[in-house]
Amino acid sequence: QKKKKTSKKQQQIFNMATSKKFMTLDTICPNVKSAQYAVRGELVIRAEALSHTLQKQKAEGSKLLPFDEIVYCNIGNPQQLKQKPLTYFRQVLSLVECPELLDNPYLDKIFPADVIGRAKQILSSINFTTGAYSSSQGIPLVLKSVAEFIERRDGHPADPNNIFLTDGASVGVQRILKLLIKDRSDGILIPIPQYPLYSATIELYNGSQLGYLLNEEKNWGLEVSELEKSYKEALAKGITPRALVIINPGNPTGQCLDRKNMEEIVEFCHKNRLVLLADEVYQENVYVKETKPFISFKKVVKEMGGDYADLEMVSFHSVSKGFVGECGKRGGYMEINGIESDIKAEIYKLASIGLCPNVTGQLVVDLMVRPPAKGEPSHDLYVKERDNIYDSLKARALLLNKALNSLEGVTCNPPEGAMYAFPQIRLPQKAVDEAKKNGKAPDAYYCIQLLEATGICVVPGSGFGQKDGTYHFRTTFLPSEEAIEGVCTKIADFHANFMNKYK
Ligand SMILES: Cc1ncc(COP(=O)(O)O)c(CN[C@@H]2CONC2=O)c1O
Repeated sequence: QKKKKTSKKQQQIFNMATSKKFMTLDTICPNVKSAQYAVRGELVIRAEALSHTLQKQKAEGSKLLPFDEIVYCNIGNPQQLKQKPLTYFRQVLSLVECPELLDNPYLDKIFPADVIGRAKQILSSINFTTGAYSSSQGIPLVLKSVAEFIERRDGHPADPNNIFLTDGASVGVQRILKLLIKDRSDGILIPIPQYPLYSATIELYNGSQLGYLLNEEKNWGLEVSELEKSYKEALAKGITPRALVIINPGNPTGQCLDRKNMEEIVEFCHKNRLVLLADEVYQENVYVKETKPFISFKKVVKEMGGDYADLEMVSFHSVSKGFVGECGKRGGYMEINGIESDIKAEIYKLASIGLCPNVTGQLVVDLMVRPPAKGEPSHDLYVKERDNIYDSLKARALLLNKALNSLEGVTCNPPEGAMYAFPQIRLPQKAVDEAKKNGKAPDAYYCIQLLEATGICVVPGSGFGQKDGTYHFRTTFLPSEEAIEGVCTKIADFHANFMNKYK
């Protein structure tokens, strides 16, 4: 091993000495190279290459590929798949981005009165321009709106000073992980399967990923015994677990936690002095509200009371999901709880290095947490659009789940929440062998074949982590109602051919 390392080191020195460029794979940060983010990884890169081929074939009138379009089911990006933005949001943003419109004599013929009033209120709170830096923590008006939203949702006080607006939840998550991770001796407990923002960021920051397995046989249930197991394994390796990440509703798995489970998790964090990172970006994407209505971890800790009420935790939310789906606006917030003022000052410093979250994204957060009130002119249209999107997401989730469960060797837990299906595919041994011969994970090999045959881009389960010996893929259920049946048929036809080919 030592001899091997020396020769690798010698090779690196040789490469650096002979390279014409300063930036080489040997000279850049190794954690950048080792970090992986599958949601926009190998499959998407190939899909984009195929998309260029499609454009070429359209221009030449040739037929090079067995499909006419790429269907991006790899990412929870609703408006990429034709979901319309909420009218009220875009009307208010139009006036805020172009205040001169407020002087237009036909203004009240084009915009409802509450839109005009809201735009004026926002403009007066941002010195009449979206082009200036805001405070690093966020626009005070928006911080107040978020605090009031949390109070209404949970029935417990929320302090605007404990809220940080962020360019999407991703930035908040990365900021807190940066705070928690010094080196490989710091571990972060993350679910397996997990959303690879976590695994990639932990790697980027040279921390240690501590996976805890979700139980697929129990509808991706989170068992404290798995948390204990992962926690103890870390200690045995000399790693100090620093935080526990919970994604509720889950991504990619879609499960929703019940209150009892949440209380067990809070007790586990309190007992083991872990910071709880509650990723709740899918809180509006719950399709089992009757049995498992969304409850925030903030609400649970406050109602458990005593020492639990002051549990060190951070909750994350976003404008990218729910029925808003404004991914590109990059809006989100994090609420801190039970965190000392000197640490809060460090979080503020991290925020200030990036100056401020983008102002438009902050305003979309304001619109998300403070929509038109009952009785206002825009209220009825807002409710109609909101409910149509929600009902459609639920219908598509059930339709896709049924289609996947009809496939040979495929099982998929019912979609309780979020925007994804994460079916397990039982691949024939010949397919597994063929994949390994091609240097691919078996589920990645399956997904590549699916893409090449149908143009449908999904993400292999290996990109999210999965129990050894099992194979999955993640697809969104975001193709429009008109398109999703066709997508299901294409997947079914491909799957049947694939299974026959490798029988
Ligand atoms: C669980 C979870 N947390 C945070 C984020 C980040 O959201 P922001 O847009 O607010 O930064 C995502 C995005 N979902 C990714 C993106 O689309 N598909 C996914 O799996 C997510 O799924």
